[in-house]
Amino acid sequence: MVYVNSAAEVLFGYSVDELLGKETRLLYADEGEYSEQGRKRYNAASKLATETYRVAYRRAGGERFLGLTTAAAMRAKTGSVVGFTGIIRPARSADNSLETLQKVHTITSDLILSDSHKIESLLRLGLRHFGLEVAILSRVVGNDYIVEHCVDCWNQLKPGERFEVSGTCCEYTLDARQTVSFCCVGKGRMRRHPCYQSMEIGSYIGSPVWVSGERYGTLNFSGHLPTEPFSRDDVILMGLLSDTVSYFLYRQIFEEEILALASTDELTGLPNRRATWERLSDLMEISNRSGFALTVLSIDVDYFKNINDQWGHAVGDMALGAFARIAVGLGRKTDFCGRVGGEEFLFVFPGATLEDGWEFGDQLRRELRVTPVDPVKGEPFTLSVSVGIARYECGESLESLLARVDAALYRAKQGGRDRICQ
Ligand SMILES: Nc1nc2c(ncn2[C@@H]2O[C@H](COP(=O)(O)OP(=O)(O)OP(=O)(O)O)[C@@H](O)[C@H]2O)c(=O)[nH]1
Repeated sequence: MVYVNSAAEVLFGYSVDELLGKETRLLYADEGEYSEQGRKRYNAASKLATETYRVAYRRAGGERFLGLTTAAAMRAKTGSVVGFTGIIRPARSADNSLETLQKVHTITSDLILSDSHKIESLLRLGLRHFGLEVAILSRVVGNDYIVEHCVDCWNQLKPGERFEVSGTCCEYTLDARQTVSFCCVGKGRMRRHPCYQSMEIGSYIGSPVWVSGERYGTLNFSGHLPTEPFSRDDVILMGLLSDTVSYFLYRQIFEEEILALASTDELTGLPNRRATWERLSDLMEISNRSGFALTVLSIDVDYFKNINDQWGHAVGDMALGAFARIAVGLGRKTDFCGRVGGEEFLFVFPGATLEDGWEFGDQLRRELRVTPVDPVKGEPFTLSVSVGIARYECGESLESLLARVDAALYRAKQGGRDRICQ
């Protein structure tokens, strides 16, 4: 280095005298990057020197920071390269914000990425933009701070981890109800705050995340070391990132609710016919691959029309709800039951043989006999069921399995009801 200005002293933390006469290697965060830049740009043969590019530099104290460098070759009158000039700015400058903004647009308008991947990409983008080390989308419930998404340069944080929110920068952000930033926590008003003293956070920028008008958590970026001051652009960008993430969270929650509604039977809370068949198809595929047994029971409440006729539709509904609770209560966690018709249910038993299914059917019939439904205005009555049972045969289609189990149910009905047939 043959010339440096006073701004370089501020940016790198060296005095002019400490820099003059030294190799620029001193300024780079990574030795490899120094060699690479020398090979690519800083040699007489390179045409790349006159360009703006980003690279990680290191200050006298050891902190890394991203610099936006605009370089040019200096030539003698003869045209030969005699040196290079480089103007280095902290990377978070106005043109950098514009570049980040364009990337936000690219991510949000991607038609293939899932919302969850978009959130992850926004976290990575923010991390790069702010030049920090850890990006977190947190959910805050009471005093619990739950890491939902994170990108951690040090690989120490994982989604699902929990902390107490009190004493964190995020608590501060939530209380402020707006974007807050600390570029040098140890020197500012935050130096006595526990997030500096116990978590050793040196720089931080974060915003509260609101979903459907309710506080959800925070989106935040932090690092152990101090950083350049955050600009107005940074604060605006931070707000934009948290609003964008809020929107994806809202969409995710909304879609999950719609999906749950579309696949659940309202009366019993069980999966409806479509969801039941989908789940059964998935299990059939797994059974094809792994060879585990799969037994299916088609269960139909007997003379259900009489219940409606005698007690009214509301009591009929109550009886269906009671049946669902009893049946689900008897099954294992891995079994599942769906309502596939008015008073028709399909039970699926992964890993169960025909005998296991038969045993379950008997147990269910016994349980129904001793668990009366109370119509409130009248004598309690009990339910009986007819059951068709079939074991899935490897490679069989869904239609064929359903036809076999329905035929078995038909035989049970024809045989006088309140029985199991296969
Ligand atoms: N309360 C109530 N009734 C329903 C619902 N869905 C279907 N049903 C009634 O269930 C009855 C079924 O009657 P059927 O198909 O004749 O069968 P069943 O009376 O049970 O006779 P078997 O099945 O032959 O033993 C009909 O009266 C339907 O109106 C429902 O969600 N709630």
